[in-house]
Amino acid sequence: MTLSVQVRHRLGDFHLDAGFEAEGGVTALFGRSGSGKTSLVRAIAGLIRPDEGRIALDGDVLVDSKRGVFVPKHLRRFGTVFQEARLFPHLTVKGNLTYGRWFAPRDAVPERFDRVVNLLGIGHLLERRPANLSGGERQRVAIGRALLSAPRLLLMDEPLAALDDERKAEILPYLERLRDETNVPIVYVSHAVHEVAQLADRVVVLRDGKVEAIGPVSDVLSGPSLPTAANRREAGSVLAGVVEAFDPPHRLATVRLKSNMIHVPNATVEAGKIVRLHIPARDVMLATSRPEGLSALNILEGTIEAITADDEGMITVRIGCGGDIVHARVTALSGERLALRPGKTVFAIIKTVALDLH
Ligand SMILES: Nc1ncnc2c1ncn2[C@@H]1O[C@H](COP(=O)(O)OP(=O)(O)OP(=O)(O)O)[C@@H](O)[C@H]1O
Repeated sequence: MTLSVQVRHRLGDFHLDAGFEAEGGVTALFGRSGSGKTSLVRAIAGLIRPDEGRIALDGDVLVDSKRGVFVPKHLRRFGTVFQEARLFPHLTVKGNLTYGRWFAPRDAVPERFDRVVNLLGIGHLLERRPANLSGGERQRVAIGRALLSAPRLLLMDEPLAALDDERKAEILPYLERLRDETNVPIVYVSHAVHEVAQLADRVVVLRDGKVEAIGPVSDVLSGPSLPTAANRREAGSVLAGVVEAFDPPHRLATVRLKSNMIHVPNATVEAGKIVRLHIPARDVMLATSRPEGLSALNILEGTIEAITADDEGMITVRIGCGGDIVHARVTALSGERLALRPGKTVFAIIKTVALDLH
């Protein structure tokens, strides 16, 4: 699946001039408020007819301003999920879910009803009406409705933004399952670093209507190209691994990365599971010799590959640890005192690891 987007469009004083290519998986559109994320999604959905541009999915051209092509939104077969679930209040959950099927073309293989219901954990809600659901449940039903319309692409515009942290944590695992268990590519708008770290395969950073950075999630979230100082404070490493062992009494998971083992506390998980680790760069300290007598469970030896300074007196140090990349964010002063430079051997002391385990 290849999604190719190039859009130029004027909205009042705002100029959107952005594009990207995505090969399946989850593409996150990331950027501060007003950077143009929603406008770009609306153009992909067919809710905006761009002044100029071309949008194609697997060679099927949906917009081509040069040739006067503009496929209307209902013929694009894209599912959409917005901040608010927008369910039909007079229909039950089941009624809302099956409504989506009306939009599926006859030749499309619809996601089977039971499979979608199980995937989203909404089987016990089928007879209820939207007014009797929590915000998180409503959003899961909205996602189910979009999936049952057999979409070729799922557009999700801040689907968790209206939920509190607890509800967000409840729904994120379902979004991960969606990513891992369906083949539907997803364009996902968010301005939360941890959400993007958990879900995205690649990230497009927008600033003032233009693409500021684009790349794999592990590169973009490492720091320097994130849009705001607050985002850069949350920057870190995203690493894929497999659970090698789980020690229930200590609630400690051991995760095998490319060439390192990482111990993750406070986890409940089975051995063999593929997981994603998120290591905030501010929670990584550096030492130039192997530290001893420390309580930290994870100390990785590596070589500095690059150092990037920002305007807050901090540096982001990229460390190659046998194929696993770890980022540390330390003060520029510490960098000078330790004489950090590319090629130097350092020990990364990891204070916290968040494990995306569900
Ligand atoms: N119909 C319109 N007319 C004029 N300006 C518009 C219109 N729609 C959007 N804009 C402007 O375009 C800019 C981008 O808006 P957009 O909603 O795409 O940003 P966003 O990145 O999704 O922001 P947020 O995170 O706050 O949702 C904003 O400055 C907005 O005010």
